[in-house]
Amino acid sequence: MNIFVINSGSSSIKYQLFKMPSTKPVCSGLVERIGLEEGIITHKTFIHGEEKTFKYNLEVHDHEVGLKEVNDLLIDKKIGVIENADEIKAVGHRIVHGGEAFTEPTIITPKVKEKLKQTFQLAPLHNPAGYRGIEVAEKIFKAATQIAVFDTAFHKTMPPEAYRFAIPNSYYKDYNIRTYGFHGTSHKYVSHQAEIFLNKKGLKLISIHLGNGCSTAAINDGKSIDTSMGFGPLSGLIMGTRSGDIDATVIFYLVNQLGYDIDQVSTLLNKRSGMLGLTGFSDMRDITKAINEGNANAKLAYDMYAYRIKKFIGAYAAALNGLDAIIFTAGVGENDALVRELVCTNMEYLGLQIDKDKNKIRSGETREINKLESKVKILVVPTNEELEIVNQCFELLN
Ligand SMILES: Nc1ncnc2c1ncn2[C@@H]1O[C@H](COP(=O)(O)OP(=O)(O)O)[C@@H](O)[C@H]1O
Ligand SMILES: CC(=O)OP(=O)(O)O
Ligand SMILES: [Mg+2]
Repeated sequence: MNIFVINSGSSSIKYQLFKMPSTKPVCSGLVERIGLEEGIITHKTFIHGEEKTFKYNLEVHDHEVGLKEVNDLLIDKKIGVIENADEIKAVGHRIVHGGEAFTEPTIITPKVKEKLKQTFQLAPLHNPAGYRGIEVAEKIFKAATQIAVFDTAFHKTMPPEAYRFAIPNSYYKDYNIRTYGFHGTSHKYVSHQAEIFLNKKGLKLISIHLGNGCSTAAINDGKSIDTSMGFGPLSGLIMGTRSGDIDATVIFYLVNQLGYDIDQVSTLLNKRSGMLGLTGFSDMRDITKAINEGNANAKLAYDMYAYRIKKFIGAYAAALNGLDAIIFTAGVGENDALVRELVCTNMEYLGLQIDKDKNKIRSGETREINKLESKVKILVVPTNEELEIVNQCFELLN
């Protein structure tokens, strides 16, 4: 059964095509730097044990343009892996916000789509793009069952003391205003991989997902007990273009003193803040280059980025009452050795000792980058949200 998985991130689309039950993809790819001047599409095919990579540089204005390009590659006469789009029996969509309505993989119906529309405000960089992805996929893959897998789902195990806000109870009861948490598919996948790698269950883990969006989760024996993103994917860590935690007083000031309307505030905090606001760049590769050229703003931004992560490690070690391992994952977490080093330096009190040489080794495998004597393991685990999604879709269809 051909299942195609689409993972719309805020700056990228990742995709993989699986012939289930085989969990080895037939092809995979990444459309990155969506919305920036020059986008990149990297498309890989894996046929008869042979891996081929195709790279294209082009402006990808938005997710819809990206998805159409991907479809053209799938059915391309020369390099395509299927003959026509109807060979796809199901499409698994990563949908970031499921609200209180969705905590399980869900077959997409007109009713489900209506409910999804109500979440646009809560995840403005993601759910509108995810929704458009569904609509484009419905047009292209007409024979397929469309399935949504939600980022919020993994965090459904959080206890109320973690997910409630200290505002009057009626706001929770009447409007479901609470912490939901995101990147759940990734946190679930990498924490499970860590259990396999360490060959142990019942672990106390902190998963640190650093992509364009960033979040961290405290995971006790496979269950999320707290996470840094909240009602929407804006709070917590400093991100590519998002501020992360900020005192709400700033918002009152922007509105009352500086005359911002609420859409301008949203644009400022979601799209113009974070690393972009601090350095002029949202992509860590551009910022590392700026640091090497002596840019002081870029250096400070890195320090702030790492310091915020450190504070959450401290908080979650307390929440878990112990710590076996921390996990770095996603675009920045897997590739940026400097971030990992800054986060793990001067953390001996909590039992973290990074091995600077091991940290610098580049690899696509799960690996340990702590010193042998480190009480807490420091792992780099490549995430694979698409694989987690396809497994959940396949289970649902069977
Ligand atoms: N080699 C690298 N070194 C440092 N950062 C990288 C590297 N490759 C990717 N990144 C970072 O990863 C980010 C994308 O991560 P990803 O998890 O794909 O994001 P998302 O899913 O949120 O779109 C980029 O914005 C960039 O900052
Ligand atoms: C929830 C979120 O921020 O996702 P991403 O990192 O893929 O943008
Ligand atoms: Mg992502």
